[in-house]
Amino acid sequence: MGKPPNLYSYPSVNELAPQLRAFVLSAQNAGIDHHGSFRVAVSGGSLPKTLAQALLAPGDGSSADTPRFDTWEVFFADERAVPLDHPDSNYKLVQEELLDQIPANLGKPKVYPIDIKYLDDVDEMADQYEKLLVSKFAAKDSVKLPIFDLLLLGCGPDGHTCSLFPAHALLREKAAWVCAIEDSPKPPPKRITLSLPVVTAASRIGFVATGGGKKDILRQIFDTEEGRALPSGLVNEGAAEKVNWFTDNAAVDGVTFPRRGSL
Ligand SMILES: O=C(O)[C@H](O)[C@@H](O)[C@H](O)[C@H](O)COP(=O)(O)O
Repeated sequence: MGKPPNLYSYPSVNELAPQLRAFVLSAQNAGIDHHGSFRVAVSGGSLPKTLAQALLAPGDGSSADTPRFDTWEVFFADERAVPLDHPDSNYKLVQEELLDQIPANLGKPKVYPIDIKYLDDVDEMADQYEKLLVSKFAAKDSVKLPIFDLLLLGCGPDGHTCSLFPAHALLREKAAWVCAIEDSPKPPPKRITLSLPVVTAASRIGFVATGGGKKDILRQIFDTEEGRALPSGLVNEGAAEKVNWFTDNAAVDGVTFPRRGSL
């Protein structure tokens, strides 16, 4: 492993949000400079709300601090196999929390939800989402893995991230970019998820984990060997200093891994 991941912590989400904004916008600006767009994949859970708080706040007016949503290509790091207007849909959550709230002058992102034609065949749904990534990132035979400019992830109380769950066979997937899961321990059971190699290949990864409910799992992930083998720990291991954890103090209470207060 290269340098360790970065663990940032702030007194509360209100102090975390501007730092998350700076991190996301620096990834956005790097993507635009590099290939003219910003390719980002997001998870569900509590993340979209914190992201909206970060991005929809008024900035300092500089070009570096301005979301350019017209350049955004939004993918899903994981998604549940449900209709797009279903209460369990990550698309619906991201749409309602963030995308619908974007003022018109900041531009409109391109959004890539799952194809609901395949709700009854989650393997096919994963294959189709992989084909979509192939069409957007380059032919699979010309690149080994798609390289997202940024992945924005959450971490569950068992250490899962995306829909990669502890000790699940999907953690060993090496070839697929997108995998189906039919036995997710967190409901609903049928989902698709980016594979671990795609996650760790991203240019940058941001985890957002807040609240006292995360402190036990963060202590495990950062301070113990067993925790390093959990899915979120494997992302830390595989992507090292590309990984940035945005936490509040309650979530890292008792964690001894060195924390930082600013980017
Ligand atoms: O679809 C999902 O279930 C999510 O993508 C999942 O991976 C989530 O990010 C974590 O469970 C953390 O969720 P919280 O932030 O709500 O704890």
